[in-house]
Amino acid sequence: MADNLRVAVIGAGRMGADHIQRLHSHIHGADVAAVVDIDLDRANAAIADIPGAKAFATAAEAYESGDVDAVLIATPGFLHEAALLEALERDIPILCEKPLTPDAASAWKIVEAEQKLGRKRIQVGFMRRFDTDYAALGGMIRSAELGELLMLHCRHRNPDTPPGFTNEMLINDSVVHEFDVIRYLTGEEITSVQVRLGKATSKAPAGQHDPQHVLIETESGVLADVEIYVNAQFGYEVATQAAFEDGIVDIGGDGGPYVRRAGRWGGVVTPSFIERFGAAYDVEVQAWVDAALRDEIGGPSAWDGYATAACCEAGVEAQKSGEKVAVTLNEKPELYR
Ligand SMILES: NC(=O)c1ccc[n+]([C@@H]2O[C@H](COP(=O)([O-])OP(=O)(O)OC[C@H]3O[C@@H](n4cnc5c(N)ncnc54)[C@H](O)[C@@H]3O)[C@@H](O)[C@H]2O)c1
Ligand SMILES: O[C@H]1[C@H](O)[C@@H](O)[C@H](O)[C@@H](O)[C@H]1O
Repeated sequence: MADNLRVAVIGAGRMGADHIQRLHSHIHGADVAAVVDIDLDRANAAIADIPGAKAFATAAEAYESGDVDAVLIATPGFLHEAALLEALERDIPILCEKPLTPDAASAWKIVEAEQKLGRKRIQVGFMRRFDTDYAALGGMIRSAELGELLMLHCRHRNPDTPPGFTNEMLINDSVVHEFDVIRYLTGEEITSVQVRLGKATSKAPAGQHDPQHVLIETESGVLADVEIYVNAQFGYEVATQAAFEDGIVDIGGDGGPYVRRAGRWGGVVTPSFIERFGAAYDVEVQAWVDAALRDEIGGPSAWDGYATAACCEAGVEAQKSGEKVAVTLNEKPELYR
């Protein structure tokens, strides 16, 4: 391996392009060696200011160039399974954007393929684990300084959705973050998911019922409710209120200056995930690079990807049935304990 990790980024869309710039400009110990996109013009545009990087239309061509030590997968979720299996065959470090895959069966195939290698190669892009607000809340839960955590009230609001964003994706592309972060904060698995469809906005594209109310239960009975509202127009908001025995904690308020002036007050509304989680993505990718140089992973594993995919599958079933759906997991393999 070269001194720096030579990374291939697959998918140069919204998230991929952001990660390419991050790896090029902010991350130590890694270089963008290759960008892969079926839209070759987009791949070429993404490497325009990165000397030495090459553009390819397929991952196989990038791997065959011999210049790739690790891969960051940023194609849409339904394409992750094939890209992950191809990368696992090469036995290289992988940072896979969330979701690992959209459903439990395909996610379990990935867990099985990784187990055959006998070591963890996949880190899943659940960047909220690297966000300072979530880290602070996690610390308060673990220290029990406010007593036991009882409930979480989560708001997940996007201004709008990209073309092709389906009704199922409200669960398996968006609420997948809450599934992960609730497991992370509580240290427990999720046992059931229920989805209520109420009054819908007229601003949602055809086929999407937006917003939705998701009710989640964990092993010890912590209840979490999620408002997923992906065509909220005003901006981007990911916030949580936690109810403890001895106090209430809010995280995720908009950042930026809060100004009182000329008899008015106000602040800045975060326009998208890029601004809200920019610092978390930096820490996430740096943790991945540092760990990959030691042949390890530095964040959520394929097991976390599988467990959340099982929640997503239950959630999509609950969207359709209106019933409370139990989440069942296979036994956790030794590799992830
Ligand atoms: N962690 C986060 O906050 C966050 C934010 C946005 C997106 N994401 C995730 O990032 C991933 C990408 O999302 P996006 O919004 O950037 O999507 P996007 O549609 O903007 O970009 C996807 C790119 O993949 C390319 N592509 C499609 N098929 C391909 C193939 N077979 N081989 C190579 N390239 C191919 C497309 O041409 C496009 O450039 C998804 O998994 C999404 O859930 C995560
Ligand atoms: O892919 C994006 C991304 O994961 C964002 O963090 C989330 O807020 C959006 O809902 C989702 O569509």
